Amino acid sequence: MADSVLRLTGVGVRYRTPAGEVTAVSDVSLEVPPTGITVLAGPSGSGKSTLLRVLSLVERPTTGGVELRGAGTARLSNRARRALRRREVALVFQDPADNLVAHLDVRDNLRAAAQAAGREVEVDELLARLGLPGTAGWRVPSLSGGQQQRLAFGCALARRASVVLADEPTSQLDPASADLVLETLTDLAARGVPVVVASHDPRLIALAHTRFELENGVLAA
Ligand SMILES: Nc1ncnc2c1ncn2[C@@H]1O[C@H](COP(=O)(O)OP(=O)(O)OP(=O)(O)O)[C@@H](O)[C@H]1O
Repeated sequence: MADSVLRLTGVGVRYRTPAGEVTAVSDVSLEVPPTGITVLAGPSGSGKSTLLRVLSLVERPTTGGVELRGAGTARLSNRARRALRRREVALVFQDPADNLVAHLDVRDNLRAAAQAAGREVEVDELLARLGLPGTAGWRVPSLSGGQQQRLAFGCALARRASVVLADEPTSQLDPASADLVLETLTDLAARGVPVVVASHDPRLIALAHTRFELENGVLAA
């Protein structure tokens, strides 16, 4: 097994805007270990979401490299990169509505996620594991925000992604719903699925096995 599931080397991200060039992230090198919860922390605007998009292969960095399980990704075509991302990487967004298909029931959300990665899923077993037993036939809007986020992580499990990344997964939830998500993250990590989370939620940061602090787009020492 590679020493890290994801490795960034000298990553920089710059955006051209009408007001000029913006440097979102600058010269970041880090390794995400193959187990445990890794947190990207830092104040608003420090580059957490940008770095998460780079780590999840959604966005190519302007400079530097990204390795997934020891293999470089810079030379991949867009198509090969998309295929790799679909197979290996799961990204959970902060708004539950962005993670699930609202008109499908819980079972079909899990099945669709699994199928997209060429996998099969034992729906009832997975739902029991997620603390959502008996909800297979429910439509997504019948679930609470926390349950929807749990299901989103369940979709990541259904795909058997090599790494699960999440952007502020508790920020739109009430405390009780956020608790459900924290439990799910702990469970994923306990089962050996590496999780990377961008967050400034202190309760989530307290769960980190590995923590990187960003400040103005650079890693704090
Ligand atoms: N697509 C873009 N175009 C232009 N500037 C961008 C873009 N994405 C991010 N930025 C800028 O890059 C910097 C880092 O943004 P980013 O969203 O990564 O920070 P963040 O730490 O996730 O913030 P928050 O916690 O508020 O989500 C900010 O100055 C932001 O305005």
